[in-house]
Order: sequence, then C-alpha cells, then structure tokens
Amino acid sequence: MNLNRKPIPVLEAVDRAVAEVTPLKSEAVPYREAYGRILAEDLKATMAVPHFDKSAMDGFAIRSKDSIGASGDDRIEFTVAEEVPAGSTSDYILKENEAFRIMTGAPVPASADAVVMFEQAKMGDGTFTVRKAFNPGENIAIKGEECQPGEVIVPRGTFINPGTVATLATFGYENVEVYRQPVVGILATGSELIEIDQPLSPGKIRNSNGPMILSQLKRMNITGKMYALEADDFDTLLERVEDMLDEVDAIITTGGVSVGDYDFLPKLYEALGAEELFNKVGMRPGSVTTVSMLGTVPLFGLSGNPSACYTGFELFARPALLKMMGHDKIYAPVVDGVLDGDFRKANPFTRFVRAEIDYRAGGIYARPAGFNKSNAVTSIARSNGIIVLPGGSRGYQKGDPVKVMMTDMTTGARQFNL
Ligand SMILES: Nc1nc2c(c(=O)[nH]1)N[C@H]1C(S)=C(S)[C@@H](COP(=O)(O)OP(=O)(O)OC[C@H]3O[C@@H](n4cnc5c(N)ncnc54)[C@H](O)[C@@H]3O)O[C@H]1N2
Ligand code: MOO
Ligand SMILES: [Mg+2]
Repeated sequence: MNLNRKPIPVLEAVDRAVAEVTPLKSEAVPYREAYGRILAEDLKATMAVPHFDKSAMDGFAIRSKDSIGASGDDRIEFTVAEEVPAGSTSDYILKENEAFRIMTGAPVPASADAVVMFEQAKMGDGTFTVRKAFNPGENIAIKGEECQPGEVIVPRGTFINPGTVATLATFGYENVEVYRQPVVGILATGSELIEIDQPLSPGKIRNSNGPMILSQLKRMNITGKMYALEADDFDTLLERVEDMLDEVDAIITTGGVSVGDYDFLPKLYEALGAEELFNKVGMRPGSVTTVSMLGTVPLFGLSGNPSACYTGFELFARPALLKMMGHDKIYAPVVDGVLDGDFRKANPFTRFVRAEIDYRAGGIYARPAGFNKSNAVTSIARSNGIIVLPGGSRGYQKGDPVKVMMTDMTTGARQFNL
C-alpha cells in the first residue's frame, strides 16, 4: 500500500492526461447523422455560394440604368415582360424600361442588374412606376458573396453543429469524414454496490456512479459501454479489466483508488504494466484520482465518492476523451463569476464546488448547490457548473469573485436577458 502519494497540481494532472492520448482514426458517416461528431477533414466549399446572382426580394428585376432620374415628381414606368419564380430561369433580354416580375431566390436574368421591391413600386396594369434610381446590384445576392469554391468553411477538429450539417447539405456532401467515437468501458467496483432493483440492506448502497458516468459520456455524445458491477476482489477485477481491454478504447473505473485494504485499482493497473500518470492531485474532492496509460488506452481510476467521481470525470476524462474524438476545443469554459453564497471551509487544496449557475443581466452568479462533501450525490443533481476555489488558509464569502467551470451548457437561464 502506497501511503506516500505525492499530490500534483490540478493543471499538471490535466496536462498529463491530455498529453498521452491521441485522436482515433476517421470514418465516413452520412451527413444527416453527423451532428455531434468531429470533422476529420477540412470542410471546403465545392462551389460559390450563392452559385448564381439571385433576387433577395420579391419584386421586379430591372436594368438599373433605366431608373436613372426617377423621383417622386417624375416617376419612371416599367412594363413587365416576363415572370421568374424561384426555381426558374429566363433567357429573355430586357428592352428599355422592361422588367421581370421576380421572386426571392430566383436567378436574376443576365439582362437585369437591380431588383425593385414590391413595396418600392406603384402598380399599374402590367406596369409599375418607381420614384428613385436603383443602384446596380441593389437587392441582389451576388454570386459568391458568401463564399468561393475551395474556401475552408469549417476546419478539421470542429464539432459538427446544426449549421455544419446545413453546410454539408449546401455543398452536396452526402458523407463526411469524422473521427471515430471512442468506445468507453465503465466499471463500477465495490463489494457494497447493488443494482437498482436489488433490495437495500445494511452496508449496501445502490450504484450511482456507473449511471452518472454513462450520462456524463452521453453529454459528450459518447455511448458508454457499461460492465456489470464487480466486488473488491483483485483477481476477478484483473480478469474483468483484461477482458474490457479487448473491447474498448478507454476504461473508466470508479472506487478502489484510495489506500484501503480493498482499494485494488492502482495495484491492478501496475499488474497490467500500465504507466501511471498520477495517483494524487492537489484538489478536493477527487484527490485520489488515478490515471494510467496502457499503450493507447487511458485508464481513468475515478474515486468512489460520487462528487469526487463526477469532478474527476469532468477534469480529466472529459478533455482526454474529447482529444481522442479529434476535438480541437477540449476544455470546459472557465469564466469569471460572483460567489452567490458563503463557502467558509478553508482547504490547502484547490476546491471544486458543484454549483447552481445563474446567468443574470449583470453577469454570472454561482451558488454552492447544497451539501458539498466528497460523498455528496444530491448537490450534483442541483448543479450546472463548478466553482473553483483556490486552496489557502481562508474560506470564501458571498460576493467574492470566483472562477466558474461551465460543465453543463445544456442548462439555460431562467430569464431571457436580451
Ligand atoms: N486513510 C485514508 N483514507 C481515505 C483517503 C486517504 O487519503 N487516506 N482518501 C479519502 C478520499 S479523499 C476519498 S475520495 C475516498 C476514495 O475512495 P475510493 O476511490 O477508494 O473509493 P471506495 O473506497 O471504493 O469508495 C468510497 C466511497 O464511495 C462509495 N461508492 C463507491 N462506488 C460507488 C458507486 N458506484 N456509487 C455510489 N457510491 C459509491 C463507497 O461506498 C464509499 O462510501 O477514500 C477516502 N479514504
Ligand atoms: O479524493 Mo477525496 O474526493 O478528496 O474527498
Ligand atoms: Mg477506498
């Protein structure tokens, strides 16, 4: 048993975990299934957008030169020669003071160079008049004004958002190269753990970390692979982890990483020949988080205590897995906020406090989400962010400036502070 673990600073631990993993290979997926994946190729424009000059308004396409000199007192009249609805074209060549009746999105025929909105025209019978001169290009979306062929629209490593999917459709990418999703195995260890449908008895508790990690992965668009609960028995645990290694790209275990008689995970990783990146971090909760590498497979040994487990995942597993997914923005945003409640307990280590974030017009307010010890589970449920309190000899009080880690961008604000 190693009772002399040396804590390393949080940032150093994060760096070590991230440095060791590499992006997985890429694969092609149909564009409609690409949302949430990471681009493994630069997304380039295959054509100009728009790819023809198109009317930006419903109205009349004219030759701008025919409108020169128009005014309120001296209106100029046009005769409608043809109609061009969206989806159609016209080869007709306008003669002097002739116009097309044209709709938004329709190609502006070559002989016209400006569009008069219906609201700018006074209608006659097959005719209309205007009271101002129109500039060439007025109310027209010019070919290539948005982008040119070959332009990189979204670089490799970017999260595919709904706009990226729209862009894939625009350019005709039926399939797109994305990074393969890691297969992440989850193993909850502990002889005290029971499944949700088993009866509680003294000493036994329901496994909450396993399903929590599954959900943390889901939040990252990863489908986790949940393995059956394992008791604290070295040999069966070793066998189980060896089996998992044949099936997964990363392993997340919970429990058994501290110094107890039945905390076997660090020893187990050692027996597998894994390289230990760290086994103690200067943080609370989660100080005993242990991360090792076995070849290309990271082994995240998260603490059994729920708040420590949750925090260890967000700090170490999440950025490392995002890197494996090819993501170029792997860290949770950390923003300046205001502490919206006291946190009096001083600690020499950096403390991560699960918090309720309130986005107010004046800024971001972060309130500790209730009972916040390492073994707490309910505060995680009330939290949508984590307050970061640097270690030191004093506590913190309401109103103090603090850093806030945005772990849950899916939870919005109560008010729409436009
Ligand atoms: N002598 C020392 N004891 C402990 C130290 C230490 O430095 N010296 N560190 C403490 C800290 S801090 C933590 S955190 C825990 C970490 O414990 P382990 O990672 O070894 O986890 P376990 O011992 O297996 O369990 C701890 C706790 O969590 C509960 N648990 C475990 N798995 C689950 C699960 N899947 N769902 C819900 N709850 C779970 C378990 O029943 C225990 O209560 O060690 C301290 N001890
Ligand atoms: O590692 Mo423990 O979670 O610090 O409390
Ligand atoms: Mg333990």
